Amino acid sequence: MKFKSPPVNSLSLEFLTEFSIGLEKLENNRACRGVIITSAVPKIFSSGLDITEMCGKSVEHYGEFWRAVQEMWLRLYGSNMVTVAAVNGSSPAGGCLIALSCDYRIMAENPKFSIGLNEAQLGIVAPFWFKDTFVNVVGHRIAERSLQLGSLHPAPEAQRLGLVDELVPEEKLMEKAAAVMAQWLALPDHARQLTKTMMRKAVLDRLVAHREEDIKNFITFVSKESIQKSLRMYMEMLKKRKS
Ligand SMILES: CCCCCCCCCC/C=C/CC(=O)SCCNC(=O)CCNC(=O)[C@H](O)C(C)(C)COP(=O)(O)OP(=O)(O)OC[C@H]1O[C@@H](n2cnc3c(N)ncnc32)[C@H](O)[C@@H]1OP(=O)(O)O
Repeated sequence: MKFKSPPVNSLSLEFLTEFSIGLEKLENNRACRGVIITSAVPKIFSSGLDITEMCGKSVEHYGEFWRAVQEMWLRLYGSNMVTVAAVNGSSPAGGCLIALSCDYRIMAENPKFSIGLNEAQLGIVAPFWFKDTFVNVVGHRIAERSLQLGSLHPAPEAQRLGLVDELVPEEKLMEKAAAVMAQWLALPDHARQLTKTMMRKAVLDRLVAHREEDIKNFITFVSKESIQKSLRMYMEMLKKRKS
């Protein structure tokens, strides 16, 4: 799957819905045993959740948007397929969550590309299931420090922390992703799938059990004037940085 929503592959409601439907179709296709996720937008894997979806909208819209974010994660993290992220650009916040939800992460070895859960820098808080996914990849200590600081890690540092599994030159990224996919697909599906479920079930079940509460929390949080102000200021900063 190639993300192609310029300029930055931000995860809008439309993008998330299309992504989830795409994953569902592949999941139901018995001929498809694995998926490599990458980007067709130069230098950007995904800029994370579309901030405009969280600014100045109705309570109903926030609810619909958050349900779509949850749905995407439940499908990807809970997928029976082998999932490989070929991270060919920067990947903050929700973009990082997509990579973290895959079975294996390969990143282009460009120190200008960064990845991490930077929510704290926006004055917002990564929800518990973002945190759980992060902890399951890098461990508690690294996740705690990185989350509190809202760190975006340049590619070499991300590899040192275990946030990505390996770095390769950008031109070799897809070749490497295909080789990793072949290695994982060489195992019998049922054994690999049951093992994956065993490793991920508790974290998935936690969101399923608290899904409606999580939506309510998101709506309450994002509707606060202080949070709206932080998000507006962050968007202004992005625009100013450009000019
Ligand atoms: C205890 C209570 C718990 C309650 C639970 C509440 C939980 C709330 C949590 C919500 C979770 C949010 C997770 C997220 O994903 S938030 C999004 C975080 N993303 C970012 O911080 C990335 C911001 N973007 C960048 O850093 C850069 O854009 C880039 C990705 C590095 C690319 O840089 P580049 O220079 O190439 O491009 P520009 O910066 O010029 O951007 C081009 C245009 O795109 C707009 N843009 C960028 N990112 C976003 C975005 N995420 N959403 C919307 N729009 C975005 C940017 O403004 C430019 O627009 P313009 O052309 O109109 O100026």
